[in-house]
Amino acid sequence: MEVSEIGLESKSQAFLNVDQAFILSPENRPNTKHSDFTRDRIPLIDLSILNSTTPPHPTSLASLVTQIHAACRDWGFFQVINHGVSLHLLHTLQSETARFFSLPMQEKTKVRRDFDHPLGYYDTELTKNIRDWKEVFDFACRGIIRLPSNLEIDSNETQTLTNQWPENPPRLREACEKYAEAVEKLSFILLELISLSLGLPAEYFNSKFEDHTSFLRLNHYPPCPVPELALGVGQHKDAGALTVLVQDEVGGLQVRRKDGEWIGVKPVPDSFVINVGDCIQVWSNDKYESVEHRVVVNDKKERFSIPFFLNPSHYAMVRPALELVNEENPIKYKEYNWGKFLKSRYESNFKHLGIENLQIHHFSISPNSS
Ligand SMILES: O=C(O)CCC(=O)C(=O)O
Ligand SMILES: [Fe+2]
Repeated sequence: MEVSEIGLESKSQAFLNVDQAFILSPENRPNTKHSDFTRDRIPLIDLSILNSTTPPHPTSLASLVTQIHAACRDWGFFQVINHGVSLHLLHTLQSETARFFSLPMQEKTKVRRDFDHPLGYYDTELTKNIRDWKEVFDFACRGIIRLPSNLEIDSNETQTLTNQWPENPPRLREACEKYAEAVEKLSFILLELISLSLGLPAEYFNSKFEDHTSFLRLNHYPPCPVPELALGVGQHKDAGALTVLVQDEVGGLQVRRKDGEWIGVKPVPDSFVINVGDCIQVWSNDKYESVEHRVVVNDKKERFSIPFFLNPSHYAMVRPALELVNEENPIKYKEYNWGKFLKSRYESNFKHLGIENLQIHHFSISPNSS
């Protein structure tokens, strides 16, 4: 038998051994040969002027805001270095994360999430009804998340989601809580820079976050025997305000450029990948778009990543900032309630209804309808 045939044989064997719930339809399969990082790059932005002992000079701040504006407008994604988050906290969390996922399944499922406790461990997330090749652990940044308890428009009833902490590894909880505090601070600095970059006052959006529903996710992508047929995370947009993600050196995150090409985000040690979520798209009246992204997997190396999802308070209403609406830029979205939106996402995660979950385009106002 020829070597190439042996390859083929073991490939089809691998395919047969994989649960078909992971297998993407042909049009959604990644072209893994094209995941090199040489063609184009999302912008890399240095935040060091914000972390010096003296306040930034107005000209350097203006130049930083200009870079953020161009990155949000052209890509919806950028990377930041010299961000001020302690590398000790970051590295401690990364090693505790690896320790947690290396535990036996019966240990991890002690903190398994379910319909009543949607925070915790799970390995069955679907994106667009295909199973993601990953396992995750979710926890609320502030220890709890307050959400509407149902989707009735007129109901103000709320429920409180609480974190579930595993006994093992014993230092995971502390590492998560300390890191969450630091990355939350960075996310508000970024939110203020984004407000300035839209021509709004720095603190314009802050009142939307008094009881924010932000959460963090520890992601583990094990090696996959059929990386050309499955995805770590299927293509999607993030629903919240913005995402601050740390990835390891393996790589796999891809961003959909405006022309439709998938571009790999090159790992830069100790940097964060930032992306604009759906709320900023709506607040900015489409000046900035929440961009699709996905995670490709490989058959050799496991990968870890840790996104922080900065989300508004459950009672925050999301609609375009009126300062950004005028005759040339008519309002593009109807107002929606963030808590009901998030609750609806949680519900469709559990019910696996096989239909598209709630998206911001369901609130869009078409130019002809006004
Ligand atoms: O792991 C990554 O690089 C991205 C994960 C992601 O997009 C998500 O969890 O929403
Ligand atoms: Fe995402």
